[in-house]
Amino acid sequence: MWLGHSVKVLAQLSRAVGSSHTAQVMKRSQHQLAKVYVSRRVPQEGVNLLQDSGICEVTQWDFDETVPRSELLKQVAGAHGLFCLLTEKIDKELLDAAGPNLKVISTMSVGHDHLSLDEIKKRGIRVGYTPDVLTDATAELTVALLLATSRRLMEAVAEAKNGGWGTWKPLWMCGYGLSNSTVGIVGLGRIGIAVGQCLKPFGVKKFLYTDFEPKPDIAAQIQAEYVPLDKLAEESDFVTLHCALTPETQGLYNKDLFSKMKKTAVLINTSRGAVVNQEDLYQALTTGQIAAAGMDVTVPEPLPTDHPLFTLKNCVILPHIASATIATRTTMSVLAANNLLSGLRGAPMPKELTL
Ligand SMILES: O=C(O)[C@H](O)CO
Repeated sequence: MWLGHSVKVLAQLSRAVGSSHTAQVMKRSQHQLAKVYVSRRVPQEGVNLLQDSGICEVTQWDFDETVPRSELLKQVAGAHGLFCLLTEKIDKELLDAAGPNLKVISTMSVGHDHLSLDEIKKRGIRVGYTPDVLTDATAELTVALLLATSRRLMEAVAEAKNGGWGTWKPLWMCGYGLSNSTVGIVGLGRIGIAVGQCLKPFGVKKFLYTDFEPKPDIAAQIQAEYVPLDKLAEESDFVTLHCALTPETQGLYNKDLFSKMKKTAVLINTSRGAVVNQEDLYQALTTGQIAAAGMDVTVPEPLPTDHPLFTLKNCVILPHIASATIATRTTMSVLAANNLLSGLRGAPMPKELTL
């Protein structure tokens, strides 16, 4: 039944052969184009590249909603390439369903916690991803969320609309500003440093950061000091999370750390929901252990509308939109397509994950 909804496109076999790897692919292609499955409706520019490549036959789940797992398992069978999103769990079950043809997985995301990398590596499958191109959009949204949370913008808008706006009151709607503050960055990678650079002009007094190891060259850009996570929690007015989700970072931000934070502190998470223990976060926000939190990512996603965190005025929750600018999502789609095509051709990918 689902197949009826899919878009199936046979690309033209028309391109010149460029390398010996390409020759191999093209040799196969003369008989059979590489089968590629695209697991969602994505900016068309990326799909066009695949369709116009001349080396693959594209089948797409051309809908905004997630492809049902059973349909995904059916559609990947025999595929040579898979273009997927962070919502698709690429695990043993899926890889087994895909079978030995699968040579390239290209995820339209920088995060890759949805990919079982051990299983993928075992099968010799190459993986493309989309770092860098979403750094600015994500940093920008992090700053927007931080300001919305610390300056209580959601509450203020609601009050203005619902009649709560009486006379000008000196003690009303006061929040916390960045000027003279200490900002703690957990994970000083591409996005962490970009957030630091965006925040610097707000008059931040001091940047602290923590990571697996000191990164003096990157840290120098914002004069950030390397500290253990506990110290960062204790001293920061704002903590912003930018680490990848791994077994080591799962639940990293928990009641132990909340208990160390300033009562006036604001926590921001635009990385992955599971880095924060949400039950502990709820406790911290309701007992006044911390002042507020802004989350662009949660567990699960979407967060059910009756989730207790939605009842809190001091918690701003966004639906995982950090990279959501038209230009960024278009670039991500194009990069993911180019990664996939390079993988199919046996050529170096523009952005390949080292397994
Ligand atoms: O991992 C990613 O790419 C983000 O979470 C969404 O753009």
